[in-house]
Amino acid sequence: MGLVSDLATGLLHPNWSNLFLVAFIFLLHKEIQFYCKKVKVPVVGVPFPGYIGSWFGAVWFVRYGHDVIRAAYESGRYTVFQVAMLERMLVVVTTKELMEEICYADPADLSFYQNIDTDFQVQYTMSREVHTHTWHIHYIHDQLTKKLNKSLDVMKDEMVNACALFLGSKKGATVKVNVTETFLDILTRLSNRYFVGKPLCRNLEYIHTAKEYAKDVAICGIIIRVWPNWLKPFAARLCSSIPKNQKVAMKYLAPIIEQRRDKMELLGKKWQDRPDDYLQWIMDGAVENFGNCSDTRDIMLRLMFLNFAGNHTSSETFCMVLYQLVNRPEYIKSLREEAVAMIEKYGYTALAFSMMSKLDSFIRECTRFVSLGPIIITRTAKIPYTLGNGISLPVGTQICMPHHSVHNNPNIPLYTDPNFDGFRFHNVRETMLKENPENKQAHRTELWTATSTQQLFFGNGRHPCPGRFFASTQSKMILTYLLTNYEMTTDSESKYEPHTWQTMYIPNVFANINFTRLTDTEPGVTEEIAFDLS
Ligand code: HEM
Repeated sequence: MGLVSDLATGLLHPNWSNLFLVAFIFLLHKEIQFYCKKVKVPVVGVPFPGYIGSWFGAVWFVRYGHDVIRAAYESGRYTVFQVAMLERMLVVVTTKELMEEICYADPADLSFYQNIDTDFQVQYTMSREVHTHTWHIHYIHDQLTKKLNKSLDVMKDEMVNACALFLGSKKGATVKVNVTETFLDILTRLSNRYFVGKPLCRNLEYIHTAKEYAKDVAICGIIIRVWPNWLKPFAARLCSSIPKNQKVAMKYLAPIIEQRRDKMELLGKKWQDRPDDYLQWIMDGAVENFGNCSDTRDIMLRLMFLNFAGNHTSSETFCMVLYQLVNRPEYIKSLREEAVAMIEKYGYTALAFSMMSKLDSFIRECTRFVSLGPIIITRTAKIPYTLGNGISLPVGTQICMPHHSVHNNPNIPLYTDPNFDGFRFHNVRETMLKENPENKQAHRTELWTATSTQQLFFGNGRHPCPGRFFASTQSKMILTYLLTNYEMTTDSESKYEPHTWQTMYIPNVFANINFTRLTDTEPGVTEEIAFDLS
């Protein structure tokens, strides 16, 4: 008990001796962890074997993780290898067969949710309940995706407003913007127009919270997970930003949830003009599944979970594409012509965006060429698990696939020449159509939202991203709008290379792009944005 309270004191009131004790326990815990979960496959990227070598390797991996994984994959020497990270070993498989096996493994054996729990420590960050009973995810497939076409007018309205506000509304005027900040704002607003509607999607404090939530969960996950289980409740107390965000979210969402609940109780199914947004779908879902939606906090947490899953992934992907676009201006003319032609033919509809083959190809190529990190589809072994090639994984082993290396493997026919080719996937479709113009399947071949063992960007197997159709339509819609209403050019002082950190690539957060408005603003928008942030 004395030791526990010493450690608690060490965490909450740091002084040198307490910090030393905490660091000692931490290292001891790591030592035990490293050796308890030994997987008998080669460790790459370490100067020498054993615990100390792994620590050197782990420090190296922080900066050069991508190169370590790529070199091991390209050497062709390993079907399975492992790398040392600061707080764990990570097993990587390289063959198609093993990737298939992991993608489709029984979740009771190799678990996606256990892995989310390990990485984000959900019990201390997002709530155990939201993570254990994931019924809210059904409404992404069932409503968000299915209603995409119907709701495009709403998305367009929000986009036009947000672009005028952030990128300039005056014809001929040039605005230099920080790309990651601006597009995180724009995309969070757009998504929240679908999640909770207007006016909350334009409320500065709410949007700030929705943006920060994912970042805070990720950071707190790292802070908490490095400690032994019995110390985690104390470590979680260092993460005050999450309860603070949840309190702000509650401040705005609770009155809306309560108001809607009253109406649901009063009118039931007769409530004709009920809102058509994600908040309402999960409130209706709670009634359908459990007979009521009386747990306001639970509804709020499920909505914030969606913000966690969708905002940063979408905006980072979007920024990555935008950086490629302004650095490869030779693509702009073709993409603009295609956008104009499709909008003229089909209007701002899901059909128009699905027919923008060049744009889809360009986006997919950016995500292939740059990507958001060297690995994807990480699973945690819940039981001692033996892979198809006989390698045993002890409980708790984290195993994943080298997504960026696969997407750049010249032995895969689609990637024979891995250099950037924005119309790589468009050309595949064109070739199919040349062979048979009636081939309707050609339009659906090798799309960005496809999932397979050679297209892993949105996952594959049992847990492909359910928000990918939403993300794809949203990205294409904004890109189309930018291409047809703005000239986009690089900023001479900006660098566009991503930041790399362990297994993450983050689009450069300091880079700017110049946006020059080419067209007159849509009627009414200027007046509306004058009041937008009030
Ligand atoms: C370009 C943007 C996005 C990217 C790159 C992305 C990527 C991914 C990936 C790779 C996975 C699967 C992970 C795995 O199998 O290990 C995933 C899962 C998930 N994504 Fe996305 N995502 C994006 C946008 C969104 C959006 C907009 C939403 C919500 C509207 C969303 C909701 C989810 C959810 C709920 C899961 C978990 C699925 C499950 O529990 O089976 N994502 N995402």
